[in-house]
Amino acid sequence: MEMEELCRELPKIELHAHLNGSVRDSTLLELAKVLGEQGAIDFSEVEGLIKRRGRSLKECFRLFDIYHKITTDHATVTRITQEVVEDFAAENVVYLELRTTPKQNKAKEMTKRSYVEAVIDGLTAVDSVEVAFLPSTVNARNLTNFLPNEVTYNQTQRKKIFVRLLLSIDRRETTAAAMETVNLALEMKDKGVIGIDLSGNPEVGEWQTFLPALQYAKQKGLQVTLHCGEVRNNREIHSMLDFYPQRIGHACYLEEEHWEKLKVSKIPVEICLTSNLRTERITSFKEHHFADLYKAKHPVSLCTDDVGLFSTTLSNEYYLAASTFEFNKEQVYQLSRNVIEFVFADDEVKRTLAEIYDAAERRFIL
Ligand SMILES: CNc1ncnc2c1ncn2[C@@H]1O[C@H](COP(=O)(O)O)[C@@H](O)[C@H]1O
Ligand SMILES: [Zn+2]
Repeated sequence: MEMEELCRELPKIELHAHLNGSVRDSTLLELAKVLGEQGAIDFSEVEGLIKRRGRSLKECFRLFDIYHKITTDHATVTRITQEVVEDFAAENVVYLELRTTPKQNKAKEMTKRSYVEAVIDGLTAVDSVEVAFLPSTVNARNLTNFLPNEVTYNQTQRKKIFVRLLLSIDRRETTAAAMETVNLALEMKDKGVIGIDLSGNPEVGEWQTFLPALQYAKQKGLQVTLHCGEVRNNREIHSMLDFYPQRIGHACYLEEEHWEKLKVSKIPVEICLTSNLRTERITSFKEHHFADLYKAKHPVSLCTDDVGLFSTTLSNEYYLAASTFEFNKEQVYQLSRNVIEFVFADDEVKRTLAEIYDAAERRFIL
């Protein structure tokens, strides 16, 4: 079987996907058209921006502001969540941690809580696949749904996917707003929310602003992942590593002493190859720091970041790694399987994921 096809068949775990960055272009254009007709936005301008290939870091954040105008009402949030989960499941993602920034919008009578509820409604609305998003302690039935003989990549059976939510703090937010998001995550722990992410334009905001909320999250048992080193920022990167989050994303601009600290810490790194290339964090896949971390056996997971914004898929990210670094199918399988260890869900879920990989093993290991 060709590597590209294998990467699609491979059971995969996605740990770093932003909801609004993962919306289908077709959905964005459809929604934008309606808003254009209502005179709320200039459709042709938005269409041009969505279709343009340019995705520098600055352009990404300009686009996100536009995306948010298009997607932020309850029904749309529910719709995009449903579609995003269906798209990941369709390419054999068996476990998805989906992150999103709870947003308040008075004009839409939206609170951070009602925003997250709309996301959860989207998980419930999925019908092309079975979705398990509640913790094992809340819904033991989840587990019987995932018997290994019913593995997801078998095309003849209904696909299944575990989903967990991370609530993102945007770097534009205040300490109080960040705290509100953490409190919301705590209140919604039984509904599939499992942790906190710090993201947003890395040129904006100060690490110290978010630290109290992140420390509180950690104390209260939420899992924390940070966008770390997406731009050069020596002090912030040191402080983030000292905070000792459960995972970090990107790690593009680490310097020698950061790498040493990271490798000793064994903090897993969410690697976003296409995102880093398109936002001009790297100039080629070959020179990506993934290569060094992989060689050092540091825990890494391939992720998409924003499948919509960057026109990629998780299967494509595995294929890119395999073709750039000349992995054989066993190495690709192991790369994907190793991610089980650092998913944020409980051990029951990890055990089930291991069974799913066991059942797929013979297709990848001779
Ligand atoms: C490209 N690299 C990136 N770096 C930092 N933050 C990013 C990002 N890509 C996405 N986001 C964060 O995710 C939000 C969109 O999804 P949600 O509205 O939360 O669902 C963006 O506004 C930004 O805060
Ligand atoms: Zn990200």
